[in-house]
Amino acid sequence: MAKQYDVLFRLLLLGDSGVGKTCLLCRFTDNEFHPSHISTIGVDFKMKTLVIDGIKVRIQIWDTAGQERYQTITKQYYRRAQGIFLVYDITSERSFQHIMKWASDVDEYAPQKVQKILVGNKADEENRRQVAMEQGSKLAEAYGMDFFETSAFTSQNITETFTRLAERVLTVHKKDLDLLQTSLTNQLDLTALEEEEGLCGHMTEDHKTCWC
Ligand SMILES: Nc1nc2c(ncn2[C@@H]2O[C@H](COP(=O)(O)OP(=O)(O)OP(=O)(O)O)[C@@H](O)[C@H]2O)c(=O)[nH]1
Repeated sequence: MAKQYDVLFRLLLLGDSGVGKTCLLCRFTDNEFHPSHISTIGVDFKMKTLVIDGIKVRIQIWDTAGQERYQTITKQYYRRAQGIFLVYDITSERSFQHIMKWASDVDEYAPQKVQKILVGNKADEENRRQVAMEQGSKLAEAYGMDFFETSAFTSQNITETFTRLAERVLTVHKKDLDLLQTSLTNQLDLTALEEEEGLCGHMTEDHKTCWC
């Protein structure tokens, strides 16, 4: 049977509650948008396969709860991430200010090689904008990250953002691709469950995983 993918990456969505992390993920994996805000409890994940430079890259994207009370749980996921989306809401200055706090948590808990990308979501809400695009670019530059403004509502820059982070991770790990493939598969220990495209999981507050 043909190999379903060449390499498996784990990416993590971080940012304040309500910035649109779940919506970004749903738009990317299922091309759907949900207008209501149902706060994520703990963590959820979804899978998608991309082909980059002829390499089948399967990405497992973990959506974390932005609420403070889940931070102890979500921090446990940082160390196994190869890429991290730091998401703010362009209509919320506060969520932008908090990016520095999220970035410092990443420095503390994620691997040194982790690739980061800054995402200013809700770009469709121009009339409610509180954070100028230039502020986002400057912050990203200061941290050496790529930067995109996105809209889960209109799909603006969604594919571009997810693909860019996957490309950055692939570039960094290209040398040890074979090693990475083996170690990640073992590390995740989810291979039997990962055969189905679109598989998703949900980590409950008591750390049990429910599969759907
Ligand atoms: N206009 C607009 N609204 C959005 C966009 N993305 C998300 N929203 C809305 O923002 C609210 C919060 O979105 P979620 O995706 O649930 O936010 P979250 O970051 O996952 O929140 P937590 O799970 O609590 O951390 C919802 O009402 C969404 O419909 C966007 O791009 N544009």
